[in-house]
Amino acid sequence: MRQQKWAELAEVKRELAARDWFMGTSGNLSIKVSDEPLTFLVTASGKDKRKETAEDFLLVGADGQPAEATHLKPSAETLLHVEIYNKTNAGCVLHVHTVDNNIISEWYGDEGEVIFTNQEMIKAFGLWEEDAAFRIPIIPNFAHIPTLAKAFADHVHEDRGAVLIRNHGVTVWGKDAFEAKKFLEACEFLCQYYVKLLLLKR
Ligand SMILES: CSCCC(=O)C(=O)COP(=O)(O)O
Ligand SMILES: [Zn+2]
Repeated sequence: MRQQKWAELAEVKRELAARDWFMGTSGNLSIKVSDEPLTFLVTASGKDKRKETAEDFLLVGADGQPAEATHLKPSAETLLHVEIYNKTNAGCVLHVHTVDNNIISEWYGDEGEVIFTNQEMIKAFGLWEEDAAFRIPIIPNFAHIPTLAKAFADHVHEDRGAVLIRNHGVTVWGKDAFEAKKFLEACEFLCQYYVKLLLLKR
């Protein structure tokens, strides 16, 4: 199971790296391995996530600490992943920093949310009605990770979702790696589209 999950997460990491979504060692990814007890594979902290090595991921438990002896450090943002796995049935969490998701988080930051409407791509989130709206909450980029994780947890209620961290990046989650990647790509499409539209409207 663990090897299969490793391969699944490595494949997602490879695809996101091909999109150049891991600039400057940013980003972190995880995939659930077991429910009871909760364990998940998470990216090791501070690595260049474009590289593929045998030390890309480590297994952690429900507290975000390594579940077995290792010299690797879990992602600095593992506590955000912990909130999702502890509160929902999500199976995969993806976090990337892109210029466009940062711009959108800053532009709409004071409103605490960005609402996407009149866009075919919101169907990726299961919203099929003609007047549907897709809302992504935006939280402050608290440097103290437990504080960030607490603010983040206030927006984690469902097995799938997305939260923007202001001038930092986006974290999305889904029932499995396929769904999480679909949501991430749809989020990035919407952010790219809104940035271009805002520029054209000026
Ligand atoms: C220059 S990236 C700053 C830390 C961060 O926001 C991130 O996503 C990567 O941190 P990690 O510990 O997961 O490598
Ligand atoms: Zn980050």
